[in-house]
Amino acid sequence: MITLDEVLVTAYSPDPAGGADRVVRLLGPVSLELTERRIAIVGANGSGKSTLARLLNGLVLPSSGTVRVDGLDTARDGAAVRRRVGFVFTDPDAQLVMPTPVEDVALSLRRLGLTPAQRDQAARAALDRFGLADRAEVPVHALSGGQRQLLALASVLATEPAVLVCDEPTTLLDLRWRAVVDRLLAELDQQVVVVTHDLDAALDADRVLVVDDGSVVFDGDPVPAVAHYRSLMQVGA
Ligand SMILES: Nc1ncnc2c1ncn2[C@@H]1O[C@H](COP(=O)(O)OP(=O)(O)OP(=O)(O)O)[C@@H](O)[C@H]1O
Repeated sequence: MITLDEVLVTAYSPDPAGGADRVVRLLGPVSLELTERRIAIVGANGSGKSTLARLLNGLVLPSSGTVRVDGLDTARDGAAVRRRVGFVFTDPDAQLVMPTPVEDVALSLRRLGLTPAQRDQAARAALDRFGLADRAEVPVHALSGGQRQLLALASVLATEPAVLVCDEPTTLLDLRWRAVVDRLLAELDQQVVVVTHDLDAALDADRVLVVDDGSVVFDGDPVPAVAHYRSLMQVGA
């Protein structure tokens, strides 16, 4: 289980008048117990969704308060937390590091104690699941944006994390692959926390957090949560 206890995230921001940097609040204070299997985070651009998502695996640390994953403090046990909580970035280029897809997935698998041949086989199976089997040896930079997004997801899922946090995992995907990824995420045994602008995907969650101006302003069932978000954005159903 992931718990946030009185978490506040601040950052230093330059003073336009040339004075000392100012401390700005990015998120919180927020306290949450994340127990549901499917949790969606929605909100306006710049509202603090990614900051909240990044807190969950220690990519962002609280300025005060604590985030715990199965009792592990993200500030003290970052490596152990990141083995439990996989994170998929919006921009796949933020996480793809190897020259080819099969090498990138194989790199993710290095901690699982497999032989090189087993690693290669598992990497190819993971690519196949995402329709990338015939792209295994194509240079990563030659893949389309959508293919790179699928590869980033394949690489993280191959490590079988207990929790998967995805920051807008389908933004670059066409309708067909969006549906495939939505279905795949829905079928995973793991807990999945997804930041999304796709309100249909949010409606399929068990719980939806609406973030606005650095605060969780609604936390509950998808239908009222999406209605709350729409009213914040002043758009109709
Ligand atoms: N390290 C930082 N230093 C200063 N400001 C930051 C930092 N990280 C994020 N911010 C600011 O905090 C706010 C929230 O950012 P965040 O990335 O969490 O928003 P978001 O809801 O995910 O937005 P989007 O939907 O556009 O991706 C933004 O105004 C952003 O510019």
